[in-house]
Amino acid sequence: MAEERATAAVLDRLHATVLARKGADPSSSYTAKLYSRGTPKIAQKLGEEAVETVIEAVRGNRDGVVSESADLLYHLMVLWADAGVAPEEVYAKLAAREGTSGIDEKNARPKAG
Ligand SMILES: N=c1c2ncn([C@@H]3O[C@H](COP(=O)(O)OP(=O)(O)OP(=O)(O)O)[C@@H](O)[C@H]3O)c2ncn1[C@@H]1O[C@H](COP(=O)(O)O)[C@@H](O)[C@H]1O
Repeated sequence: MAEERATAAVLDRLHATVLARKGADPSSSYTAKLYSRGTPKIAQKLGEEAVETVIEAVRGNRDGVVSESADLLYHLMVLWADAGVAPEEVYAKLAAREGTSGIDEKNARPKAG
């Protein structure tokens, strides 16, 4: 059987897996252990993985960027599940921004003061 090509659909499957870990035994599931430690710990882990990704990028370590990005996305999926955010909500935000330049969007923001 041909090996399945990894695509962004893996994120939806990962989200479903981490959702299913709610209420699981923290001694047998890392995800359940994270939930049991609470929202601040989940947020802290996401921040740590973001920093580790940044460090690998600055070092020019391409493999490290790939590996730390996977950790980052996993922890982001856990944070979304903990916050009750469905991936579709984030996808809809991104879709609504398609075709709008980030520079135009920033210039259209109300001016402070
Ligand atoms: N993708 C991942 C994934 N990526 C990273 N990790 C874990 O994230 C942890 C990060 O490592 P760290 O050294 O930063 O963490 P740590 O020192 O153990 O933790 P802290 O004490 O700092 O909190 C490791 O335990 C990794 O194994 C993941 N754990 C789980 N998944 C996915 O989630 C699914 C469910 O996992 P369980 O909930 O463990 O069954 C798995 O089948 C995978 O698909």
